[in-house]
Amino acid sequence: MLRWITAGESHGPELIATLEGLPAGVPLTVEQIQEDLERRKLGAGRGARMKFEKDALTLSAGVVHGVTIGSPLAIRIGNTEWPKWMEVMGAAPPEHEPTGARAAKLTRPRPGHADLTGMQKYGFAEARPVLERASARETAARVALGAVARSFLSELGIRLVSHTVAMGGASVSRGAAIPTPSDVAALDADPVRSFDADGSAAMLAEVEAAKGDGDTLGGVVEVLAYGLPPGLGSYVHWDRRLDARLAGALMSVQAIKGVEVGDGFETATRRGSVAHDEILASDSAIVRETNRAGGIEGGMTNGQVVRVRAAMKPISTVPRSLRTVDVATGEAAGAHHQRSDISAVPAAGVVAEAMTALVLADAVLEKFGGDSVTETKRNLKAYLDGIDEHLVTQNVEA
Ligand SMILES: Cc1cc2nc3c(=O)[nH]c(=O)nc-3n(C[C@H](O)[C@H](O)[C@H](O)COP(=O)(O)O)c2cc1C
Ligand SMILES: C=C(O[C@@H]1CC(C(=O)O)=C[C@@H](OP(=O)(O)O)[C@H]1O)C(=O)O
Repeated sequence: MLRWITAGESHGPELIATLEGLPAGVPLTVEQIQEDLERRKLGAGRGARMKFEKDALTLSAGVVHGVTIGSPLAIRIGNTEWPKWMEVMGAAPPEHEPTGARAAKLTRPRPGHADLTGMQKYGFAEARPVLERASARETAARVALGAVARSFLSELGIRLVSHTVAMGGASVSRGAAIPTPSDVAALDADPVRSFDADGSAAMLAEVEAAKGDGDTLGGVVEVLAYGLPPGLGSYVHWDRRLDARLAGALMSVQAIKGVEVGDGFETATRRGSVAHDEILASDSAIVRETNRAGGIEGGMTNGQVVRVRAAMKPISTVPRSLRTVDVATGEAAGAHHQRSDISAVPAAGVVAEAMTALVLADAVLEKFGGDSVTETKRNLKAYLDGIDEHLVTQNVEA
């Protein structure tokens, strides 16, 4: 079983992530994690902070000579902007000359953010202590953990890729090819992390239009996982269903408001005769011609590509200020806005990929166990070798 936890405020000194339960022998370097952290900053619509803040990474426990040793992992991501925020965060040293910078109380809660209910719930008179933890800065810690999970999964031939499929009213063209993990570099080079040139241009235009209007934008991202064995997750109990676990993990990402497995909501509009993936005989193994189910049936992987989508709402810090109440006076006011992303959909894809990797790594360890990667591999092979010859399905690999 994998357990992970993150800590840290958006404008605090650092984020901390820990991961327990990973076998020994997983290759892991700072560079590997840093690469994923950089990908999370990319994409049209991101705000100014992404340009000047660096993710200062330290791998401080669980790894020796570039491989995991089976002990808990500890990852630290320093916020390089911390010196500028010490005063606002009430942590400036005594000799510090107060500047009053950005110290105004945040009493005009943003509709759509955690501000108002966070103040009610935790008993704060302003939104600062709420937004510090509600902020998606925290997703940097999740992506670092996801990089670890991805490294473990790739040792078993399981590889992931994510891309943007819609932003605002624009989306990838119908019938556009789905990317494989070998397309990651091309995706990262695209301003919206799309694989489809026409779709990408249309989505980029939506971002530019929203920016020009002082508005913000949501969208949809898709994660694909290749090379999974059949049988991860289970139908025997609600909390062991893999689709439920993936949906929960994706829904936990800030601003995600909908999750789809396979063709999801579209499947609900189809008749049964064209909604499923028929099971066909071939010379070597059982095959499928379609993957409408998104690689999961009965809460278990079925050996096809796992395909999940997450819908992100538009950023709630809208430049042209939504109506709110100044809770210091009770008067009508415009919601506070200093700076913000216009859209973070491409980044959300990288976060969704990290969450998917963590859930899949957990499901792999639940089924195959192993204190070392060698042992996990041996158990996986024995399981696959033990499947009756008439039940063997053709696994889809990247
Ligand atoms: C990568 C990423 C970046 C985000 N950037 C912003 C932002 O700049 N401004 C903002 O108001 N919300 C941003 N959000 C969304 C808020 O964090 C989120 O709406 C807020 O925490 C309230 O949670 P909820 O939308 O899930 O209800 C971002 C989300 C993600 C995943
Ligand atoms: C810092 C990150 O995202 C932040 C997420 C966020 C929010 O409200 O969620 C608000 C913005 O922060 P600020 O208000 O300081 O400009 C984003 O920049 C990040 O992704 O690393």
